[in-house]
Amino acid sequence: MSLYHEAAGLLLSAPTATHGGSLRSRIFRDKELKSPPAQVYALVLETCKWSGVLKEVVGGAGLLKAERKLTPALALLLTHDLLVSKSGVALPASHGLRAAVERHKGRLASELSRARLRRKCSSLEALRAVVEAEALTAGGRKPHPRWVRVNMLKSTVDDQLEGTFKGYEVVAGVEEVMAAVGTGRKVLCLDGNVANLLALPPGTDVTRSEAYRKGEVILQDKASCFPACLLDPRPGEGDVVDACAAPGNKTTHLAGILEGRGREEGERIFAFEKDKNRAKTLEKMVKIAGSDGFTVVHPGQDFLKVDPNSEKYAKVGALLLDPSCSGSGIVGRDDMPELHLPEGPSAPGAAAGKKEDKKDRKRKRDDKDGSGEKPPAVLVDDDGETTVLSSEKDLKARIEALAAFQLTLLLHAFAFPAAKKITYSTCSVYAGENEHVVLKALASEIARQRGWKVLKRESQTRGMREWPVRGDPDACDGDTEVAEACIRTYRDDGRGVMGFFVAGFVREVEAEEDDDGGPFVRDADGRIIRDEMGIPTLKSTGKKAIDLDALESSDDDDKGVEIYVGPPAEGGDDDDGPYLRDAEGRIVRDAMGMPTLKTSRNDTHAANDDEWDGFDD
Ligand SMILES: C[S@@+](CC[C@H](N)C(=O)[O-])C[C@H]1O[C@@H](n2cnc3c(N)ncnc32)[C@H](O)[C@@H]1O
Repeated sequence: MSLYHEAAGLLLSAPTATHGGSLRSRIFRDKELKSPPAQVYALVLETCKWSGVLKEVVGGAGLLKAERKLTPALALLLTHDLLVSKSGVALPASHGLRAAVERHKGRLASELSRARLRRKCSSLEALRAVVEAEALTAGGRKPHPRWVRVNMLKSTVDDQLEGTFKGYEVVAGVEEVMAAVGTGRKVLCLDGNVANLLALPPGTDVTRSEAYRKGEVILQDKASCFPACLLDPRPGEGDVVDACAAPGNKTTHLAGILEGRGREEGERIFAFEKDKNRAKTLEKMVKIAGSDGFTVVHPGQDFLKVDPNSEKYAKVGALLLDPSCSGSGIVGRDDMPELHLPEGPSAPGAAAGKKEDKKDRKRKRDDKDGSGEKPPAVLVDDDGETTVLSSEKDLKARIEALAAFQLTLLLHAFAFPAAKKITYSTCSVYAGENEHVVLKALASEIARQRGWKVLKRESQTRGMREWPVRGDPDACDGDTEVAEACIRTYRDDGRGVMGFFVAGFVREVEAEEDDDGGPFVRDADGRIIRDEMGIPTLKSTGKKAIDLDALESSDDDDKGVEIYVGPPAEGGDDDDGPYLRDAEGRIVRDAMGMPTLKTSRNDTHAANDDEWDGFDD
């Protein structure tokens, strides 16, 4: 079967039990596919994106009336390759399908020009930009930025701005990045909640850069960076466990934070991963990221079978728990690109069309093909396991099963004797896997015995505390303190993140135990004391770690900033972007790499949630 027949089948197919939800997973897992999966994927995806334009072209040229052996899907695919693809139709010149479109090349080309002019595009390239921009928002979706985390183990934001992203204009927030979509402007912003995280316009291909190959930058959604930020591992707090670690985004993020803060000799990260295959990816990622020197990967190890009381784990002070979940918050998981099919002739004839209709009748999606059948709802969890959900009951049963497993893992984490903090996260939007698990964990016997409490919002690191979207109070049985402690993100709410959930747990710390617990003054519960601006006081000097007034007005450097690297530039240069810069023109950031907006010096709580307006602790 030709590439085009296979692609036509996939173009029309709905998610199935065996082939999962996303176009990519269905194509790459299809064992019956004869053509190279990457080629089929590119063809189907690009044709879907162009189908709004090509539908007009095929219809205007009367292609389906003239060529009865072409189905609407074949006509779209072949017209795409004939007119839009740089490599042309991938068939021998003598092939019947190729001849069937090439016979109409002149009319098809002039219909494409008309469609282009209707969209006010002066060239095919301009039309391409419009098609790409439309694809990002198809079906009412909000476009999603390309999030890039700079790996502190191998690089710095400054190095990346001067290297990989040289020539990019640094703007103040993610809205400005998204506003540049389709304009060709090269812009980026430094995130205000997660240090060393950049947002770039969607579709920016970072994977071809040397920095990506070397592990200097890692592609990671902003929300997925929250658990390591919330766990906030610090030197001197002991070893850290990543209980469900593959592919290793959060493991390497933890490593970057810990090392960036000056990890103490001998402190390690233990990364457990039950699935041996996924553990190989984890091992690879840990190595590329440069954290293999202090990360111990346990491939194929079930975290539930790890003995918390083993001597080996006696110094584990913090655990990050990111277990398998329904994956219902993941961007792109269930997104089939929107397809616009041209109208076929009233009496479809030829063999190819009949064959395709027969084969795919059960799999055609929505009603675009006239089949009248709805695709089954499919839940593809983040282990790739697919559940076909024919009813609400199915969904409830699946979520309950996942939640029971998630709670067991969390209670197991509670048992580590030296542990003082834990984060629990999922990329699920369901309360059953999120707030409900948190409530059950807090009510558990082991939580009461060991003194585990929720990590309250006011005790969270500044970037997390200031994230505005919190847990659902109803799902927390009206307990607003727990709801406020929970952090949620929703895809398509304009903040450019996937659907995610994270909550932290802490154990009360005796004050005397905390004497060597870091540079800041703490209260009797071991929490860092901050003023109303969230700024801590340094034990060593008794002064505020950051004196914003001094930063604003003083020429006396001693009174100024205790932590961040370099003094602010004299006078300030309004043409050098939205952030404060030092005398050498580098963006001023604190010890954790958080940038400072120029405007934040006067308005430290700017209304814009995506703008960083101060310093982290
Ligand atoms: C959501 S993914 C983790 C993603 C990872 N934290 C990251 O950011 O790259 C969940 C992982 O947990 C693993 N897993 C599930 N149950 C486990 C268990 N009992 N012990 C260890 N790993 C487990 C799965 O195989 C899967 O790779």
